[in-house]
Amino acid sequence: MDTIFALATAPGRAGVSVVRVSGPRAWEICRLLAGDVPAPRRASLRRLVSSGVVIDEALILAFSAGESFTGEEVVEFQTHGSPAVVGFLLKTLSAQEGARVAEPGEFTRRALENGRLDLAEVEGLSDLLTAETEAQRRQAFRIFDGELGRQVEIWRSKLLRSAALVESTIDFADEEVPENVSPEVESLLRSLRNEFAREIEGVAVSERLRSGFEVAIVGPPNAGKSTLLNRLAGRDAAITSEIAGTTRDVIEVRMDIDGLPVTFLDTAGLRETEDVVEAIGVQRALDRANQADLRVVLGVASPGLKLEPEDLVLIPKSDLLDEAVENPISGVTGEGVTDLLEQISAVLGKRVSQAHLATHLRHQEALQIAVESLDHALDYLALESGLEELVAETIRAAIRSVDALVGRIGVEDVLGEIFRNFCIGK
Ligand SMILES: Nc1nc2c(c(=O)[nH]1)N(C=O)[C@@H](CNc1ccc(C(=O)N[C@@H](CCC(=O)O)C(=O)O)cc1)CN2
Ligand SMILES: Nc1nc2c(ncn2[C@@H]2O[C@H](COP(=O)(O)OP(=O)(O)OP(=O)(O)O)[C@@H](O)[C@H]2O)c(=O)[nH]1
Ligand SMILES: [Mg+2]
Repeated sequence: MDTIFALATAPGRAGVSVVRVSGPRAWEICRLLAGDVPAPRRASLRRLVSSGVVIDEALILAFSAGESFTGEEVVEFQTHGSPAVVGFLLKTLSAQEGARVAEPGEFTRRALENGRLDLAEVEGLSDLLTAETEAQRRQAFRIFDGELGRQVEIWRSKLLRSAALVESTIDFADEEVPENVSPEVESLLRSLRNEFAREIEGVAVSERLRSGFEVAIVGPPNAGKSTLLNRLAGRDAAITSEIAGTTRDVIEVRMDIDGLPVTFLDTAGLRETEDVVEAIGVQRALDRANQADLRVVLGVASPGLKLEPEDLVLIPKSDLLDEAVENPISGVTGEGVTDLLEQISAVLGKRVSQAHLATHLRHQEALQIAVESLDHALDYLALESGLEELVAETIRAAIRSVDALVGRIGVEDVLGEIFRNFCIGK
């Protein structure tokens, strides 16, 4: 087993940089550089020396094998955060026998392999490291904290109990069966099946929370869509002009609305047009708007637009109107903008609150297979006697799918995908 090392903090100038070393030779390497290994978990000041040259005066934090993030011997060098210091230290480390630079996510991979984290926790950690908004952080931390793993234990024991009940009748095949277990098994399986189905429904919004919600600004040409986008962004993200048909491409602006990641889409004004390029823009506008999580319509909706009940319809250029209207918006004066942000936050916030424990497409796929297995098991169960073996076997298939959520099986298939997104040093 190699000893791996990497800069754990962001590269470049910083107050302090952390270089992490993990593996069987981590303490030995610390001894060579610092003279000794400080007491575990006690930050201790040492001089790091490489062939007689002082690298830096650093704080060292040592962890013993079995009591570290990776489960291996770990040493952290907390140095002055200069590229020269870090560069010299990394060069010194690579000269050590059995040591090499860590691959992205490799510390976490070792934590997984040593049973410190389960697969869902690794996914949560990955999300936590990329979280940009508060709602993303909260969802990521729930998963990282092992919530799904704890639920899997409960599901697993209920499935095991169902399988055991069914199997208990098999041995009595030709004799008198002590009691009919079907009703209890049926109710256990049915409630689990429905619970899985609810979890599956929640995955879509969790995926959106990770990638960001799309809110499309749509309406006829000249309605003031680009002006509104610029007002929301606080900068000139899109070209505006009095000429109808100014915007052609979809322009995206990312924002944080009450902790929710939202990408606003400014789109081409919707109308019938002879202009070939503008027509392409209109088609793009319709496609993106129809796929968006929410539509903000300025003025009137056009035929190709698929409106949903929660979409917001606003009266544009409200500053030009003589009398008050409902839902006014003006990108020029800013009227209605605060209300608009509040409404978007309310609609999307409500969806986020419906998210459950399953948060990744991978979870959805595993649960979908579990649901199908349970549906089959329920079918066999309804056919009365003789199919107990089949029922038990199908329940066991469901257990395997549930186990896959936390990586008890099928880990290798998904690891590459997950760790690809990690940065070096994690
Ligand atoms: N300097 C530093 N800060 C860090 C980390 C790190 O590795 N180094 N972390 C890394 O990502 C996070 C903290 N996570 C950690 C998780 C477990 C252990 C650990 O030593 N676990 C032992 C002992 C547990 C205990 O004392 O309660 C264990 O699980 O056996 C350390 C850090 C965030 N901050
Ligand atoms: N008075 C007033 N004028 C506005 C408002 N919003 C936009 N305008 C003006 O209306 C014209 C069109 O604005 P844009 O923001 O480019 O309109 P658009 O909906 O993006 O138009 P297309 O990209 O062609 O579809 C410009 O001259 C803007 O200055 C508003 O709220 N009040
Ligand atoms: Mg425009």
